[in-house]
Amino acid sequence: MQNGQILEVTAGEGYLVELSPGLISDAPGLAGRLSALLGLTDPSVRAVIVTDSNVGPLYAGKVEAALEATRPGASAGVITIPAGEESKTPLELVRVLEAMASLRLTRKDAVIALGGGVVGDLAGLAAALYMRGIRCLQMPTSLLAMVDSSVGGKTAVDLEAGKNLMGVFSQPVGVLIDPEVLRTLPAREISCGWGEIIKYAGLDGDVLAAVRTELGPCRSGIAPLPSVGLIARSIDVKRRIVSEDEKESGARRLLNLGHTAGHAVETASRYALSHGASVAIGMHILTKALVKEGKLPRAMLEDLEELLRQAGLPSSIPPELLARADLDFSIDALLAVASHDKKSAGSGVNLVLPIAPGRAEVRKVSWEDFRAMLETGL
Ligand SMILES: NC(=O)c1ccc[n+]([C@@H]2O[C@H](COP(=O)([O-])OP(=O)(O)OC[C@H]3O[C@@H](n4cnc5c(N)ncnc54)[C@H](O)[C@@H]3O)[C@@H](O)[C@H]2O)c1
Ligand SMILES: O=C(O)C(=O)C[C@@H](O)[C@H](O)[C@H](O)COP(=O)(O)O
Ligand SMILES: [Zn+2]
Repeated sequence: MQNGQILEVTAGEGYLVELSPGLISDAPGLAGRLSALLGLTDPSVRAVIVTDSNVGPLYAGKVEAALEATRPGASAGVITIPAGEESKTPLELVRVLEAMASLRLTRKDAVIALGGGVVGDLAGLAAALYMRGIRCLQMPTSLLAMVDSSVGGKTAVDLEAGKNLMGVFSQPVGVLIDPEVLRTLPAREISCGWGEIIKYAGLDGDVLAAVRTELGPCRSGIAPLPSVGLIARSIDVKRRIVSEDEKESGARRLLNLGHTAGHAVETASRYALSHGASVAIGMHILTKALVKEGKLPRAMLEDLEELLRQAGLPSSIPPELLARADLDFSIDALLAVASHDKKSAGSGVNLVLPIAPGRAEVRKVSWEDFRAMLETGL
């Protein structure tokens, strides 16, 4: 792997994203980084690791050892949630908060979110709420969390009505990324990460070119790991956008490309569809609808379908899910979920629409027009 990179986010108080292969295995190096980022030379400061049942056994011990190497007692312990989107709930959030209180964390202490996007979103929210806010350091371990969720300060859990409906903007104190941990990430989850990378390709021509280069040779539909350079490029797109518009009143809405329809199918699937796969389907619905309306060239749809296939991602809701009697993917059901979209605005929704390869823009679309897009795009 290539050498490390450091990117600066200027949202909130500002922080750095460090992308460095081997960062977690380099015990003294990690101890130094944690000490500097969390102020562990102060003997009254501790950090708790929040992780999940898959990532914890693999990596929490290394992070905890690094904390203890900075100063015995610097680790407040490890809180483990069950792996999966099913844990991104208010109930699990309260369990984590109760565990933090049992560990007698104080306002000087910090949370280390070690895991995928579920851990990052939930632990980030727990840190923002505990005692009205303590610091959070993001250590993403899934590809999706590295390129997207660990950066930008969106924290949340899901409600019955939909995704991320309970949350706050709260920027981390830093993001430490070791791409070497992707070696233990299951293939399905590598594909999910590509879902958000292909989203960035829809926003940035340079990322699109790099995605084509890296996915191009892939004939099997089993996604390769992206290069460290492409991970950094993806983070750079996100970093630039959230630095310009931290609270999503303008440009940040672009990061929702594919998400309005994507969140609807994800919620309707009761999370049988992963977030990355749902974003892929959401992008495909929009592009297909725009092509059928004659607003985009057919080549853009074919290009997207090829990239999704190479990344091992679906273009549409898989037949086995459509066949399930307990799931409702009707247009009415999808619209009911989409009505909770955070970009919904009275008579319509601010939809992110692809307009050319590597370019998208936000346009207000009436609910009637969005219904028609779902009908033609699904
Ligand atoms: N806050 C944001 O800006 C933002 C952005 C994008 C997505 N999200 C959220 O992120 C979540 C999806 O994140 P995700 O795809 O990482 O899902 P996830 O957190 O469920 O992780 C996917 C799976 O990979 C496992 N895993 C993670 N790292 C591993 C590793 N190195 N080795 C082995 N297994 C590992 C996890 O245990 C889990 O089973 C969704 O809830 C989505 O809404 C948030
Ligand atoms: O950071 C953002 O802004 C994003 O929209 C990134 C998305 O990939 C991510 O899924 C986010 O959680 C969606 O946010 P939401 O506000 O639509 O819930
Ligand atoms: Zn997303």
